[in-house]
Amino acid sequence: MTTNPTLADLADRVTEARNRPAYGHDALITCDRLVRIFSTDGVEVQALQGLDLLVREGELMALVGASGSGKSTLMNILAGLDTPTAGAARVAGRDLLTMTARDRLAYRREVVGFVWQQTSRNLLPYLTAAQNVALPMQLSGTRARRRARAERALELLELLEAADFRDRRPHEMSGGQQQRVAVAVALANSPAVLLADEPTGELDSHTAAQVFDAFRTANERLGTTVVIVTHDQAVAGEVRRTVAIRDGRTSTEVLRRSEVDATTGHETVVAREYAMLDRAGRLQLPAEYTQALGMRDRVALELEQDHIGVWPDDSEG
Ligand SMILES: Nc1ncnc2c1ncn2[C@@H]1O[C@H](COP(=O)(O)OP(=O)(O)OP(=O)(O)O)[C@@H](O)[C@H]1O
Repeated sequence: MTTNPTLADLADRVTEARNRPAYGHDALITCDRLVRIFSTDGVEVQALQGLDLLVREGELMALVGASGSGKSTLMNILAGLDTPTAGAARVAGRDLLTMTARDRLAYRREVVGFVWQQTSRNLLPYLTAAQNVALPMQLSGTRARRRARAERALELLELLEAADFRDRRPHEMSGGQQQRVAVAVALANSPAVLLADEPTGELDSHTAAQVFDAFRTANERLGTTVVIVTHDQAVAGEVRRTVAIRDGRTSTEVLRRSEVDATTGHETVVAREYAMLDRAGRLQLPAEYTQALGMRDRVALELEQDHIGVWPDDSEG
C-alpha cells in the first residue's frame, strides 16, 4: 500500500539523495556519460556516446572492441591529450574537463604514463634505453640529482628485465625489448595509471607475452593501475577484467576468477560475461543474442522473482 509522503519524508529523501556517494566516488578512473564528437568538413562523428567506466585503484584491466568503436578516443582523453565534448572524466582526483593547460602538462608528466603501439612513438631514437627512462624524471623538474635519476632508471629496467640493453639505442633493440623499455619510461615518474594502446600489436605472440609480463610486474610489484587496449586475445584472457566497447559505449564485461577444486586442489580460471546496465537502466544486448531471436526495435519484458525475461516483440503476431 502506498501512502502520500509527508513533508518530512520528502526532506529526508532529498537529504538521502544528497548524501548518497557520487558515481565513481571511490574509483581511480571515472568516466561518466562521456561524449566525444569530432566534426570534420561538416560531418559529425560521435566517437564516444555516453560511455561509463569505473576502474579501481590497483586493477589490471583490458579494453577491447571492434575497429572504430572508440577505444583510442577514450585512451587519448585519459592520457590528457584530448578533451571530451561532454560528460565527466576523473583520474586520480583530476577533472579532465576543467584542467588548465598547465595542469594538463603536469598530469601527463606525473599522473599517467602511456605506451603506444608504434615502438618509435615511445622512445627517443638518439638516447639509450637508460637515458630514455631518465628523461621524464628530468622533465618533471623533480629535484632528484642526475645520479639518483640514473639509479632509478636502472632499477626500473632491472625490474622489467630490460637492464641488459640499458646502453642500447632503440634501433639496436628488438620490438619487444623497445616496448619493455617503453614501460620503464612510462613508469619513471611513478604514475598512478599506466595506459597502453595496443602495446603488443606489432609483436609475435612469444614477444607479446614478455611485454605483457612487464605490465603485470608494474601492476603487482609497484601497485600501478594498468589499462590496456588490445586486440590480442592472449592479453585479454590474462587479465581479471575485460571491458568491451561498442559504438562508443561500454557494452559487456568479462570477469575471471580462479577456482580451486576442493578434492583435487586443481586451479582453474572461470570467466563470466556481464552486460553493463547504466544508471538510466539502459542495457545493451549482445548483437549475436538479438540476431539469433530476430529482436529489433521493441522487445517484451517480464519481471520474474530473480530475473527479467526478454522476448521478441509478438504484438503483431
Ligand atoms: N581526430 C578525429 N577526427 C575525426 N574522426 C575521428 C577522429 N578520431 C577518431 N575519429 C572517429 O571516431 C571513431 C572512433 O575512433 P577510434 O580511433 O577511437 O576507434 P578505435 O576503437 O580505437 O579503432 P581502432 O581499433 O581501429 O584503433 C571512428 O569512427 C573514427 O573514424
